[in-house]
Amino acid sequence: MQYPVNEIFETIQGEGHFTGVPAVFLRLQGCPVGCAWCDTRHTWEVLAEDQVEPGLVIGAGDGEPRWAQWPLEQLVAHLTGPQYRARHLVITGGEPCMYDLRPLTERMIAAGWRCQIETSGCFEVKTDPQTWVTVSPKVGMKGGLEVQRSALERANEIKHPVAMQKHVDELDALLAGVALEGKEVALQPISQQHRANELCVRVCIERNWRLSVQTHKYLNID
Ligand SMILES: C[S@@+](CC[C@H](N)C(=O)[O-])C[C@H]1O[C@@H](n2cnc3c(N)ncnc32)[C@H](O)[C@@H]1O
Ligand SMILES: Nc1nc2[nH]cc(C(=O)O)c2c(=O)[nH]1
Ligand code: SF4
Ligand SMILES: [Mg+2]
Repeated sequence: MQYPVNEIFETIQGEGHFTGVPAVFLRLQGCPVGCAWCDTRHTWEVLAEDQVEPGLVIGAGDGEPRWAQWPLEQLVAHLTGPQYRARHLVITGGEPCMYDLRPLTERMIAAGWRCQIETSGCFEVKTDPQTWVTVSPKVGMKGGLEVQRSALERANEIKHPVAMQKHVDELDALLAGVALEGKEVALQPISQQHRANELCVRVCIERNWRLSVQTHKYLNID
């Protein structure tokens, strides 16, 4: 088992349920969803010309499309090594659910870590059952993929990106018939837009939903 890795870095989880928790981020390369406002467009393509040696993706990149193939055993050894103090792994991307995350999450949970994935919901979620799954549903994006009902059902947290009322309406349609007991629903303003912030605050209060702010962007950290 190998994973295409764009970057591995330690920071504070900036969004969602675990906001404020020190975490190691594993960003996988590759995403076919095509969100117009994606803040990690450099992770979309997995091109041979961008492949580098594994050591070169340790540390936060500068938005480069570089990636390295990391074998499972090497990845677990690195993540559980002396370099990191955090015990919370966030697997993001790109779209991490293009890959089978069971071997990695099983090994990390066995090593005493908590695992979280950030996913669009457009692929089946393959993780250890203890992994916290954050689904950020993507509706009507360029790639033509659809949110999988199984991903919504697996979600611990549904964190919906919102810039306008249409996005709230899309979430309502998506959640119709999904049992929400035990799940958190949050709205996340797109790209710190003032109008998106205001809309999310208003709807969160009306619906008793959570607000997820990308705090790392206000803090200017990775
Ligand atoms: C970059 S994505 C990677 C993981 C996965 N592909 C997904 O979309 O969930 C990580 C998170 O950032 C959110 N995101 C991406 N671009 C954003 C933007 N411009 N403003 C707000 N949230 C954004 C996504 O919705 C998702 O919750
Ligand atoms: N600090 C920080 N928190 C994050 N939460 C989700 C992120 C992501 O890109 O998936 C992210 C990120 O890139 N940085
Ligand atoms: S699904 Fe995630 S990584 Fe892919 S384009 Fe959308 S926000 Fe970006
Ligand atoms: Mg990010």
